[in-house]
Amino acid sequence: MDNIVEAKNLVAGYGQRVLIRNLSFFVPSPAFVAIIGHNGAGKTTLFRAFQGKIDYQGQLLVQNHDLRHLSNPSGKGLLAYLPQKSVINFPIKVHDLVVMGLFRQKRFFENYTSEDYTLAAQTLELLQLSHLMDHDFTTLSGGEQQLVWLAQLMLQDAAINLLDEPTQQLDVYYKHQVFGLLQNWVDERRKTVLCITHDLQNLTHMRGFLLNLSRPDPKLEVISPEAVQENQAFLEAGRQPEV
Ligand SMILES: Nc1ncnc2c1ncn2[C@@H]1O[C@H](COP(=O)(O)OP(=O)(O)OP(=O)(O)O)[C@@H](O)[C@H]1O
Repeated sequence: MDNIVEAKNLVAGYGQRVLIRNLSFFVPSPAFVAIIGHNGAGKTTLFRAFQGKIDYQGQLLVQNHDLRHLSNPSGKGLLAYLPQKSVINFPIKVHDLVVMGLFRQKRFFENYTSEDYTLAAQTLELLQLSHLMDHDFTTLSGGEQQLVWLAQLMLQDAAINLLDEPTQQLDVYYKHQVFGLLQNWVDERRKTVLCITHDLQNLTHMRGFLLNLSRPDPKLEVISPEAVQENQAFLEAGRQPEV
């Protein structure tokens, strides 16, 4: 069977500074995977490797294809990425930004149709953002903007989604809602979600795996309240010195 995501002996970092040392893991079927670890542990660096933005040794595979030999995985609907922060400094309506999630189905300069806008509206409704549809995105709060980016990512409908701290700016209500939504996305739409997060409290109720990049030899662990608690204690004990 095809593994959805796989890392084989991955080594990555910046110049002399190696952050990911011989990381291997595989996700055999659609799943939620929380990527956790101290600040600077290399979580975003792992995502940069998946996006081909940094050099690395070893292999990264999606649906058994080596990413090095795969052209335009986002255009093919394999990979989508939600960065920690994206800045927009021109006025744009929320629904105009969200509908762009459908870019894969469009040719250059092809207009979005009313059906496209209906899909965008449905995704906004899922995130309880319908009231903001006509608002100028730049006037929204940080948390609202984060949710709008998430709506755009969901509309992309990619098989594997890399989310870099998607709940960082959200209030406790929305944090809980978004984790629930991600779980549904995996269970009902068969999506795979790799989610960088410091929000261990909300992981307790998730089904899937966690990968603690602060460990000397990180492995996928099945999420359970006990595993979350143990990782919380490990992270609270502080970082290990770099060698
Ligand atoms: N372009 C770069 N050149 C050199 N060092 C970098 C570069 N980008 C990041 N780093 C360093 O690599 C380390 C890991 O960064 P990374 O962003 O992967 O951490 P992280 O685990 O995502 O942390 P956080 O939880 O704070 O977001 C950091 O110490 C950072 O300063």
